[in-house]
Amino acid sequence: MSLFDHSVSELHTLLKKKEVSIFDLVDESYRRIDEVEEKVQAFLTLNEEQARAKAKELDNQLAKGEETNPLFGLPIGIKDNIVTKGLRTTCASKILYNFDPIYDATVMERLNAAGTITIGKLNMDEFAMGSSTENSGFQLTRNPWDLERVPGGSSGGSAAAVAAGEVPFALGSDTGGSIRQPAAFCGVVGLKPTYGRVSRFGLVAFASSLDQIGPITRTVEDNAYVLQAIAGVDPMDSTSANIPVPNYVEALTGDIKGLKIAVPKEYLGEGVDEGVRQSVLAALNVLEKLGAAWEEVSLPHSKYALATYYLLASSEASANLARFDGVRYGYRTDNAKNLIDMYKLTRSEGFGAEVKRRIMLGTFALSSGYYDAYYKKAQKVRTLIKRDFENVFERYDVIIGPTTPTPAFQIGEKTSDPLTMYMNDILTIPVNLAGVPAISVPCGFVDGLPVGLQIIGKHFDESTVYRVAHAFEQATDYHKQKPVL
Ligand SMILES: NC(=O)C[C@H](N)C(=O)O
Repeated sequence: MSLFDHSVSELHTLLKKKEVSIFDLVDESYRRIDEVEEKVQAFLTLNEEQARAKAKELDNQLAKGEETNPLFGLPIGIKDNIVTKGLRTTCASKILYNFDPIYDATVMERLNAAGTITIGKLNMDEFAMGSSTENSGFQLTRNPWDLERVPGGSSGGSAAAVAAGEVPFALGSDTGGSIRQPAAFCGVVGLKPTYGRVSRFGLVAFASSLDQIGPITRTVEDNAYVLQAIAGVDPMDSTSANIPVPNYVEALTGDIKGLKIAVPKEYLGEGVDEGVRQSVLAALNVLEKLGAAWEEVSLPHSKYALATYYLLASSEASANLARFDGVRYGYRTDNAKNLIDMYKLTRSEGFGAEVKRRIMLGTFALSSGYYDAYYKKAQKVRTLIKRDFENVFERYDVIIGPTTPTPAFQIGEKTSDPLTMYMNDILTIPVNLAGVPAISVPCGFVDGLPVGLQIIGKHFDESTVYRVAHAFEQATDYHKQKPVL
């Protein structure tokens, strides 16, 4: 048995009772990394020396009885697009291969204040663009459930590291499904909070109107503990909301009697694997037995979500990624003869194919003559998609469906066709466009591969999302299954 089979609250109790030390926990992380990392390859950078030194320091504080935060002394893995002071942050891009940030993201400051210990930085699709982590500029992360399959993306390293037991929990980011889709593929719990719930100061921007940071954990309760530590307004991020943060762990009452669930017919229709569909219907049955009731509804504009997302996200990306020019950060070409050449060659050599594709798509959508037809139109459709959700939430407490249309696919299966890769996020993208929170929790297996149940909530109602996810988790044991590595 691994120490990380224990939940956050159990680890906290073990630490308080001095049955384990913080040093033991950090040691457990690096021991497991030694054991399985060759197969999984989730980490881009390890922070071993600093982590061990910090563990000793925190053990001393613990001995004095100074700390009570439930995350105190617990190891964590961080997606490599969240800046960490003095610890290399690459976004899995060659253009940032040597970037050592001079400050911490707000989420890092908050986690450090809570007392977590950063074990290392986790692999991802370059600049979070992708659904398989195959777009990383550095390495291929494999799914711990089947090493021939992808872990999902873009937070594939985060989900794989948690599933493989290398860390008890991790942070990811989600622009169009990047926390929930890999969580589903790797059989772990991933939450995309409401847009504005968690500060993005220090998250390297991809699509600023969509990006959110969130926790990837083994259980719903652990997830609630991590969100508690990172949520809340931040003067450094003007899009963070000044809305009180409730106690998420207290919301896990186990009681969902009378809860009203909407199941969009668009989420169980064509293109959804039969095994996934059956797992979701079985999950609805479990929720019904717990006292909830579900009905079929329609989110009629869902079919436009993918096109809308790829116009808006790419437009925003084309502007955000303009800063990587060889002057201010990271890589600079050696082959330039003049300044313009330097910009062009740095970017051509530094960015991978998918990033270039999106920059070109976005630049096109924003260019004069096309702006109204593409960007402006997409903004209008986004409003319609958001309204679909608002209409349903007038009558229902949560919306439920699968997280992904299929379980994890084979490595290389979709790399030659970007459109089939994009289709993977068809069920997660509408949630980002609407800005609402959603979680993925394990709800079954198809041919030995995990399936994720997506529970979507009203704006800033993470508490209800967690309550439903937790009640489901307590009534099932999918989350207890672990991959054999
Ligand atoms: N970043 C995300 O949330 C994932 C999405 N697959 C994208 O490539 O844009």
